[in-house]
Amino acid sequence: MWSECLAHPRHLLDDVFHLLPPNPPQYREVIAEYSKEIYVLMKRLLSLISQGLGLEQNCLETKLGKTPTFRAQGNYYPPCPDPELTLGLNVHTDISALTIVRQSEGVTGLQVLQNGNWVPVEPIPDAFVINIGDQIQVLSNGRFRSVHHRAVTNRTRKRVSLATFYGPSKDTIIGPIRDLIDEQHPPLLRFVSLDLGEKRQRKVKIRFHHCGSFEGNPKSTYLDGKVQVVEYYDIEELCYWDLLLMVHQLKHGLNNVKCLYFLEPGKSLEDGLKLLFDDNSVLEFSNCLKSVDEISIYVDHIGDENDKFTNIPLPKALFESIDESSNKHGKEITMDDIEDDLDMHDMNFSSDEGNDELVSAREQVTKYVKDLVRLNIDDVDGSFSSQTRGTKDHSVEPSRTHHMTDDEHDSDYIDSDDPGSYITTNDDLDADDARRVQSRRLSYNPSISNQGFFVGQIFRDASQFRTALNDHSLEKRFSYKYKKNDASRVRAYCAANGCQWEILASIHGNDNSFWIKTYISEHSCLPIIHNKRVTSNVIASKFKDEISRMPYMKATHIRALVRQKLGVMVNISKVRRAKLQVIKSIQEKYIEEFKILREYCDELCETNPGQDDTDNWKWFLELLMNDLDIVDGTGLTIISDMQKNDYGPRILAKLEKSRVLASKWEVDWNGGIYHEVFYVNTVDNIRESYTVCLRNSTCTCQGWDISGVPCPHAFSAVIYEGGDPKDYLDDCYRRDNYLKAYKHMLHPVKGPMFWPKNNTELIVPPIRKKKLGRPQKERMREELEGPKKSKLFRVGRIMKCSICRLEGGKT
Ligand SMILES: O=C(O)CCC(=O)C(=O)O
Ligand SMILES: [Fe+2]
Repeated sequence: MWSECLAHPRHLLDDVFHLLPPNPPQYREVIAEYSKEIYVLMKRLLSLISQGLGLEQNCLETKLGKTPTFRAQGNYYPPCPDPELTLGLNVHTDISALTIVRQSEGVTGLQVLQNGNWVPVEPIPDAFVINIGDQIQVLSNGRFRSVHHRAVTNRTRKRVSLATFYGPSKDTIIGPIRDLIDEQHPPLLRFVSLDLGEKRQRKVKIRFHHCGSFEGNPKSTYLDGKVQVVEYYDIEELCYWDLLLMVHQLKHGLNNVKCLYFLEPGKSLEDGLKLLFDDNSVLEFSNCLKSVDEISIYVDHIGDENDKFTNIPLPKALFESIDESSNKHGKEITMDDIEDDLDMHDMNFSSDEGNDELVSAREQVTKYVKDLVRLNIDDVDGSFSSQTRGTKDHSVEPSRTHHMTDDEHDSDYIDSDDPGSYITTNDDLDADDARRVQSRRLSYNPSISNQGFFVGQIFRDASQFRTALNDHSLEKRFSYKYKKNDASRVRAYCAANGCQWEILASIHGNDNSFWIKTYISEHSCLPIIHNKRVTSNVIASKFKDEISRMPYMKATHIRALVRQKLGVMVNISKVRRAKLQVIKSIQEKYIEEFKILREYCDELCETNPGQDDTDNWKWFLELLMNDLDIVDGTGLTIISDMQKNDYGPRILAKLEKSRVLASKWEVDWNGGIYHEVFYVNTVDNIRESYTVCLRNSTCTCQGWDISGVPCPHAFSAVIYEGGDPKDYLDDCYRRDNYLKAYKHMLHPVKGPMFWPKNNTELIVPPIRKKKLGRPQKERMREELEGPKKSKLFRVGRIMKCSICRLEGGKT
């Protein structure tokens, strides 16, 4: 579209005033003042429209909700060299309830659709254009229609318009107003909410009662407490951890917190207090918030040292265990943290002195990570995670990883973020509720990358764990060694001196499954750039797709890919071995696939019977022979009614191309079935020649053999013989054959397991001929060109001995 726009959503609210652009001077003030006035006008218009519809004067305003969406949008349409080719704004209706447009004077651009015609809306000085938007169309049950409009451009003049939109609150349900529905006016539109399922946007208030103490048994009052209200949007996603974080931010934090309770709405303390101690209880809590917008949580503090629960962990304990194991002490990772990490790496560059490549590689990685972090902190953990090793594994998913008790292990949970599927044991949970539950027992899923490890993670068996460990070490760029490595236990540690990273997984229960039992996730070493674990096998498996797609890719390219993706340097022979391995496996696959061609063919015939026309022809010819009293048919020719010109246009165009190119070729008949087709270049005195065999439809250029369309040489030979080149087109191009080929429906074929076994002659893939000697890399030089100058001549330069510095070369 030929326009630019600048929009301010909700600019009316004072708290966003400071977010408006400070320039041009007074812009903020003017736009804020303008918006306030327009808001008043909007309300007035809504009131007038309400009255016009025979409704209470505040009806529409009320229906649109308490916090209407209000948005100002400046449209700028620069002069357009060819207004015929584009529009300033495409045809649309406004999704708002009302739009007020102020147009710049002197240029017409806005057009409205009226009875199928585009009618220009001329700007009138000091007048606004009012558009009815979709919401009023719905509310008025179609009495008012939202207007279709567009903006056209002007060849020489620029145009500016300022549109202000008034829309419903996000949480409002919009539908035809009841008073406007009757027998003559059935509801024209469904009830819809702008919220469109974004339940999470609903704001709820959590009233925290803290610093007080419960009295009574059962608890009936909360004495000397303080109240702090927290507004929360993501109620569907709320988990126990979030609540702990909120409590952590209250005055005394989590220090002496024994436990949390919530009060069931509508109940008293005596009978409505419910313990909040895990995600399931939080689920119950947030279910209550479906019907109310506000709920109370009571913080129960520890009175004396003995006053502790024995059966549930203290919130503080959970919080600390998470804190300790997360490298940034439970804090969100910030750009500064990452920069610090990176700078620390920069400092260590001194050890790389003299290794320019390594230094530049490290610098590149550093820069890359910094850029990445700026864009999206999450990505850092992906391809260049080594710099921030361990940062994400723990800090964002603490509730999953660190406070799983044994009881929890016995129940399965669903986590919305996890693509793997987990079964909920609570059958009452509907899908939505299940989505929210945060804790989970996690089976390792090999198809998810960057999963990280955590205590309690389950692997199918030891071998899956070892593979995961290897992948993890490649991702995080460290090398590891085994302390124990057998069928029941695998203990590995970081190979770098002094680094404490360690993991232990062992067999659990009766099956072969492996569970992580101990995990120290922090590294104190630097990411490595040479990793022995990146073997040719690893390269082959990680880059199989790339190599299969581009088998001619050079080893150096693959090496660059390895460096880019795995961040390690490998030597070229390793890469060559990997490449060979992949190519060999592709060839083996070929052999296997060719082997089953016969079986595939049999299966095709079985699932698609009667599609071979031989039988039909046989039947027809037998009848014919009987009718004509022919004994064996010798000496008879059957002429079919094949239409010569019955070829598709694409094939005829190819033939035409051959005709054009055929003109330069001359033909000699050698007396047999061959024609020699030649061309003499008199300038260079070169004779180029091909042999065409019309009977076998071949030419030594191989073009005819491959395509079935006579090549220019064949074309010349046909003309020489007085024939029609069309007669030499392959039969497969004939329209009737084409139609025959697609006449039948192709029935689906069963899987290879069900194909009939066929042990007759094996079909083998075509042998790829390798040319003798080294592949020629250089162009053949013309006689007069002389030899190639391979070295720069140092003519005129006086050579000096490198030892004694005397002129005249080595002395
Ligand atoms: O530029 C105009 O006059 C039309 C603006 C408009 O329709 C819009 O912003 O939705
Ligand atoms: Fe519009």
